[in-house]
Amino acid sequence: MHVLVNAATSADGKLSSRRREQIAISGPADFDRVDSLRADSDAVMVGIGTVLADDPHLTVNESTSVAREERGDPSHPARVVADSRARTPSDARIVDDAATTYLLVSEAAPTDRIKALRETGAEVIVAGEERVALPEALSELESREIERLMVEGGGELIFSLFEAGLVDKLSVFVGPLVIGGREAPTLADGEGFVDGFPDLSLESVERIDAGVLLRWRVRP
Ligand SMILES: NC(=O)C1=CN([C@@H]2O[C@H](COP(=O)(O)OP(=O)(O)OC[C@H]3O[C@@H](n4cnc5c(N)ncnc54)[C@H](O)[C@@H]3O)[C@@H](O)[C@H]2O)C=CC1
Ligand SMILES: Nc1nc(O)c(N)c(N[C@@H]2O[C@H](COP(=O)(O)O)[C@@H](O)[C@H]2O)n1
Repeated sequence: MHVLVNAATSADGKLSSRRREQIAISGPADFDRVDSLRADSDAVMVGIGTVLADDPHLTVNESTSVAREERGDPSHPARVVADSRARTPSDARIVDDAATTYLLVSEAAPTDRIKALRETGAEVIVAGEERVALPEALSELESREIERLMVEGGGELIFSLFEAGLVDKLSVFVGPLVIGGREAPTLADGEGFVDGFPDLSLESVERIDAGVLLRWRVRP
Protein backbone atom coordinates (compact mmCIF):
# COMPACT_ATOMS: atom_id res chain seq x y z
CA MET A 1 0.00 0.00 0.00
CA HIS A 2 1.15 3.55 -0.72
CA VAL A 3 0.36 6.04 2.07
CA LEU A 4 0.35 9.79 1.41
CA VAL A 5 -0.21 12.20 4.29
CA ASN A 6 -1.50 15.61 3.24
CA ALA A 7 -2.34 18.46 5.58
CA ALA A 8 -2.44 22.23 5.84
CA THR A 9 -0.66 24.04 8.65
CA SER A 10 -0.17 27.59 9.80
CA ALA A 11 3.34 29.05 9.55
CA ASP A 12 3.88 27.81 13.13
CA GLY A 13 2.86 24.23 12.28
CA LYS A 14 -0.67 24.13 13.70
CA LEU A 15 -3.51 22.20 12.09
CA SER A 16 -6.16 24.20 13.92
CA SER A 17 -6.58 26.45 16.95
CA ARG A 18 -6.88 25.37 20.57
CA ARG A 19 -10.66 25.24 20.01
CA ARG A 20 -10.05 22.45 17.48
CA GLU A 21 -12.53 23.97 15.04
CA GLN A 22 -11.87 23.59 11.33
CA ILE A 23 -9.86 26.54 9.97
CA ALA A 24 -9.54 27.18 6.23
CA ILE A 25 -5.75 27.37 6.00
CA SER A 26 -5.66 26.36 2.32
CA GLY A 27 -6.75 28.77 -0.40
CA PRO A 28 -8.83 27.81 -3.47
CA ALA A 29 -5.91 26.42 -5.49
CA ASP A 30 -4.79 24.23 -2.62
CA PHE A 31 -8.31 22.91 -2.02
CA ASP A 32 -8.41 22.03 -5.76
CA ARG A 33 -5.11 20.19 -5.34
CA VAL A 34 -6.55 18.30 -2.35
CA ASP A 35 -9.54 17.34 -4.52
CA SER A 36 -7.14 15.90 -7.13
CA LEU A 37 -5.25 13.95 -4.47
CA ARG A 38 -8.52 12.49 -3.20
CA ALA A 39 -9.52 11.65 -6.77
CA ASP A 40 -6.29 9.70 -7.27
CA SER A 41 -6.74 7.73 -4.04
CA ASP A 42 -8.64 4.54 -3.31
CA ALA A 43 -9.47 5.80 0.18
CA VAL A 44 -9.14 8.92 2.32
CA MET A 45 -8.48 8.48 6.05
CA VAL A 46 -8.89 10.64 9.16
CA GLY A 47 -8.89 10.04 12.91
CA ILE A 48 -11.97 10.24 15.11
CA GLY A 49 -10.67 13.53 16.55
CA THR A 50 -11.09 15.05 13.10
CA VAL A 51 -14.54 13.52 12.64
CA LEU A 52 -15.73 14.94 15.96
CA ALA A 53 -14.13 18.34 15.31
CA ASP A 54 -14.92 18.87 11.62
CA ASP A 55 -17.66 16.42 10.59
CA PRO A 56 -15.84 15.97 7.22
CA HIS A 57 -17.46 14.44 4.16
CA LEU A 58 -14.22 13.50 2.35
CA THR A 59 -15.85 13.25 -1.08
CA VAL A 60 -14.65 14.77 -4.36
CA ASN A 61 -16.16 17.59 -6.40
CA GLU A 62 -18.93 16.84 -8.92
CA SER A 63 -16.72 17.10 -12.03
CA THR A 64 -14.03 15.00 -10.37
CA SER A 65 -16.51 12.28 -9.47
CA VAL A 66 -17.70 12.16 -13.12
CA ALA A 67 -14.08 11.68 -14.25
CA ARG A 68 -13.63 8.87 -11.70
CA GLU A 69 -16.78 7.14 -12.98
CA GLU A 70 -15.58 7.47 -16.60
CA ARG A 71 -12.40 5.62 -15.76
CA GLY A 72 -14.37 2.87 -13.98
CA ASP A 73 -13.71 3.91 -10.36
CA PRO A 74 -16.41 4.50 -7.74
CA SER A 75 -17.71 8.10 -7.79
CA HIS A 76 -15.77 8.86 -4.62
CA PRO A 77 -12.84 7.22 -2.87
CA ALA A 78 -13.72 5.15 0.18
CA ARG A 79 -13.53 6.88 3.55
CA VAL A 80 -11.67 5.47 6.56
CA VAL A 81 -11.82 6.50 10.22
CA ALA A 82 -9.43 5.34 12.96
CA ASP A 83 -11.95 5.17 15.76
CA SER A 84 -10.81 2.86 18.60
CA ARG A 85 -14.05 3.08 20.61
CA ALA A 86 -16.55 3.47 17.76
CA ARG A 87 -17.39 7.07 18.74
CA THR A 88 -18.30 8.15 15.20
CA PRO A 89 -21.81 9.65 15.48
CA SER A 90 -24.38 7.65 13.51
CA ASP A 91 -25.44 10.86 11.75
CA ALA A 92 -21.89 11.93 10.86
CA ARG A 93 -21.45 12.95 7.21
CA ILE A 94 -18.66 10.40 6.85
CA VAL A 95 -21.11 7.50 7.24
CA ASP A 96 -23.66 8.74 4.74
CA ASP A 97 -24.27 6.74 1.55
CA ALA A 98 -22.12 8.90 -0.75
CA ALA A 99 -19.23 6.44 -0.58
CA THR A 100 -18.03 3.28 1.11
CA THR A 101 -16.87 3.90 4.68
CA TYR A 102 -14.54 1.70 6.73
CA LEU A 103 -14.49 2.26 10.48
CA LEU A 104 -11.34 0.90 12.11
CA VAL A 105 -12.11 0.07 15.74
CA SER A 106 -10.37 -1.82 18.56
CA GLU A 107 -11.61 -4.75 20.63
CA ALA A 108 -12.49 -2.16 23.33
CA ALA A 109 -15.28 -0.68 21.17
CA PRO A 110 -18.75 -1.17 22.74
CA THR A 111 -20.79 -3.74 20.82
CA ASP A 112 -23.89 -1.52 20.77
CA ARG A 113 -21.89 1.26 19.05
CA ILE A 114 -20.50 -1.22 16.52
CA LYS A 115 -24.04 -2.43 15.80
CA ALA A 116 -25.33 1.14 15.39
CA LEU A 117 -22.50 2.02 13.02
CA ARG A 118 -22.98 -1.15 10.95
CA GLU A 119 -26.63 -0.07 10.54
CA THR A 120 -25.43 3.07 8.76
CA GLY A 121 -23.95 0.80 6.08
CA ALA A 122 -20.34 1.33 7.19
CA GLU A 123 -18.01 -1.66 7.31
CA VAL A 124 -16.44 -2.09 10.75
CA ILE A 125 -12.94 -3.59 10.93
CA VAL A 126 -11.61 -4.64 14.34
CA ALA A 127 -7.83 -4.41 14.80
CA GLY A 128 -5.97 -3.99 18.11
CA GLU A 129 -6.93 -4.36 21.76
CA GLU A 130 -7.31 -0.83 23.16
CA ARG A 131 -6.28 1.31 20.21
CA VAL A 132 -6.48 0.64 16.47
CA ALA A 133 -3.42 -1.40 15.46
CA LEU A 134 -2.56 0.53 12.31
CA PRO A 135 -0.32 -2.04 10.54
CA GLU A 136 -3.00 -4.72 10.90
CA ALA A 137 -5.82 -2.34 9.99
CA LEU A 138 -4.04 -1.13 6.85
CA SER A 139 -3.40 -4.75 5.83
CA GLU A 140 -7.14 -5.35 6.15
CA LEU A 141 -7.80 -2.35 3.90
CA GLU A 142 -5.26 -3.64 1.40
CA SER A 143 -7.13 -6.95 1.25
CA ARG A 144 -10.16 -4.83 0.20
CA GLU A 145 -8.18 -3.48 -2.77
CA ILE A 146 -7.17 -0.20 -1.18
CA GLU A 147 -3.70 0.39 -2.58
CA ARG A 148 -3.48 4.20 -2.53
CA LEU A 149 -4.36 5.67 0.85
CA MET A 150 -4.49 9.42 1.45
CA VAL A 151 -4.45 10.55 5.09
CA GLU A 152 -5.74 14.03 5.92
CA GLY A 153 -5.16 14.09 9.69
CA GLY A 154 -5.28 14.92 12.43
CA GLY A 155 -2.09 15.21 14.37
CA GLU A 156 -2.56 12.14 16.61
CA LEU A 157 -3.21 9.83 13.69
CA ILE A 158 -0.38 11.29 11.60
CA PHE A 159 2.12 10.76 14.45
CA SER A 160 1.01 7.13 14.90
CA LEU A 161 1.41 6.42 11.19
CA PHE A 162 4.95 7.84 11.26
CA GLU A 163 5.71 5.90 14.45
CA ALA A 164 4.59 2.69 12.75
CA GLY A 165 6.72 3.46 9.69
CA LEU A 166 3.67 3.45 7.44
CA VAL A 167 4.07 6.83 5.65
CA ASP A 168 5.55 6.97 2.14
CA LYS A 169 4.95 10.64 1.25
CA LEU A 170 4.12 13.83 3.11
CA SER A 171 2.75 16.99 1.54
CA VAL A 172 2.15 20.07 3.66
CA PHE A 173 0.59 23.33 2.57
CA VAL A 174 1.93 26.05 4.87
CA GLY A 175 -0.49 28.95 4.92
CA PRO A 176 0.05 32.65 5.69
CA LEU A 177 -1.11 32.78 9.30
CA VAL A 178 0.09 32.12 12.83
CA ILE A 179 -2.30 30.21 15.09
CA GLY A 180 -0.20 29.56 18.18
CA GLY A 181 -1.29 27.87 21.39
CA ARG A 182 0.35 24.98 23.23
CA GLU A 183 -2.94 23.07 23.14
CA ALA A 184 -3.51 23.59 19.41
CA PRO A 185 -3.01 20.43 17.29
CA THR A 186 0.17 20.23 15.25
CA LEU A 187 1.07 18.16 12.20
CA ALA A 188 2.32 15.31 14.38
CA ASP A 189 1.23 15.13 18.03
CA GLY A 190 1.08 11.89 20.04
CA GLU A 191 4.06 11.15 22.30
CA GLY A 192 6.55 12.67 19.88
CA PHE A 193 9.92 11.24 18.93
CA VAL A 194 13.08 11.60 21.02
CA ASP A 195 15.23 9.69 18.58
CA GLY A 196 14.72 7.68 15.39
CA PHE A 197 13.11 10.71 13.80
CA PRO A 198 11.50 9.96 10.43
CA ASP A 199 13.97 11.00 7.77
CA LEU A 200 12.42 13.09 4.97
CA SER A 201 13.78 13.86 1.53
CA LEU A 202 12.48 17.12 0.02
CA GLU A 203 10.99 16.54 -3.43
CA SER A 204 9.52 19.93 -4.31
CA VAL A 205 8.69 23.42 -3.11
CA GLU A 206 5.93 25.35 -4.82
CA ARG A 207 4.23 28.70 -4.21
CA ILE A 208 0.49 28.17 -4.14
CA ASP A 209 -2.26 30.57 -3.09
CA ALA A 210 -0.61 32.81 -0.47
CA GLY A 211 1.48 29.99 0.97
CA VAL A 212 3.88 27.24 0.05
CA LEU A 213 3.47 23.56 -0.71
CA LEU A 214 6.22 21.25 0.51
CA ARG A 215 6.40 17.71 -0.81
CA TRP A 216 8.55 15.16 1.00
CA ARG A 217 9.39 11.49 0.53
CA VAL A 218 9.97 9.40 3.65
CA ARG A 219 13.29 7.58 3.46
CA PRO A 220 12.88 3.89 4.30
N1 LIG B 1 -5.43 21.57 8.64
C1 LIG B 1 -5.58 20.31 8.28
O1 LIG B 1 -5.12 19.91 7.21
C2 LIG B 1 -6.33 19.38 9.15
C3 LIG B 1 -6.73 19.76 10.42
N2 LIG B 1 -7.32 18.86 11.25
C4 LIG B 1 -7.61 19.27 12.63
O2 LIG B 1 -6.97 18.37 13.52
C5 LIG B 1 -7.72 18.30 14.74
C6 LIG B 1 -7.97 16.85 15.07
O3 LIG B 1 -6.76 16.21 15.28
P1 LIG B 1 -6.54 15.23 16.52
O4 LIG B 1 -7.28 15.76 17.69
O5 LIG B 1 -5.10 14.97 16.63
O6 LIG B 1 -7.34 13.93 16.11
P2 LIG B 1 -7.14 12.78 15.00
O7 LIG B 1 -8.05 13.07 13.87
O8 LIG B 1 -5.71 12.52 14.73
O9 LIG B 1 -7.75 11.53 15.77
C7 LIG B 1 -7.07 11.00 16.88
C8 LIG B 1 -7.91 9.92 17.54
O10 LIG B 1 -7.96 8.79 16.68
C9 LIG B 1 -8.12 7.64 17.45
N3 LIG B 1 -7.15 6.62 17.10
C10 LIG B 1 -7.43 5.31 16.94
N4 LIG B 1 -6.35 4.59 16.71
C11 LIG B 1 -5.31 5.46 16.72
C12 LIG B 1 -3.93 5.29 16.56
N5 LIG B 1 -3.38 4.09 16.36
N6 LIG B 1 -3.16 6.38 16.65
C13 LIG B 1 -3.69 7.62 16.86
N7 LIG B 1 -5.01 7.83 17.04
C14 LIG B 1 -5.82 6.76 16.96
C15 LIG B 1 -7.90 8.04 18.91
O11 LIG B 1 -9.17 8.10 19.54
C16 LIG B 1 -7.29 9.42 18.82
O12 LIG B 1 -7.64 10.24 19.91
C17 LIG B 1 -8.99 19.09 14.50
O13 LIG B 1 -8.84 20.35 15.11
C18 LIG B 1 -9.06 19.24 12.98
O14 LIG B 1 -9.72 20.41 12.60
C19 LIG B 1 -7.59 17.58 10.86
C20 LIG B 1 -7.26 17.18 9.61
C21 LIG B 1 -6.59 18.02 8.66
N1 LIG C 1 -6.06 20.52 3.00
C1 LIG C 1 -6.76 21.13 3.98
N2 LIG C 1 -6.66 22.45 4.15
C2 LIG C 1 -7.31 23.07 5.14
O1 LIG C 1 -7.19 24.38 5.28
C3 LIG C 1 -8.11 22.32 6.02
N3 LIG C 1 -8.80 22.94 7.03
C4 LIG C 1 -8.21 20.92 5.78
N4 LIG C 1 -8.98 20.16 6.59
C5 LIG C 1 -9.30 18.81 6.20
O2 LIG C 1 -10.38 18.77 5.29
C6 LIG C 1 -11.44 18.01 5.84
C7 LIG C 1 -12.77 18.53 5.40
O3 LIG C 1 -13.17 17.79 4.29
P1 LIG C 1 -14.60 18.02 3.57
O4 LIG C 1 -14.53 19.37 2.97
O5 LIG C 1 -15.65 17.92 4.61
O6 LIG C 1 -14.68 16.93 2.56
C8 LIG C 1 -11.22 18.15 7.33
O7 LIG C 1 -11.85 17.22 8.10
C9 LIG C 1 -9.74 18.02 7.39
O8 LIG C 1 -9.40 16.68 7.21
N5 LIG C 1 -7.51 20.36 4.78
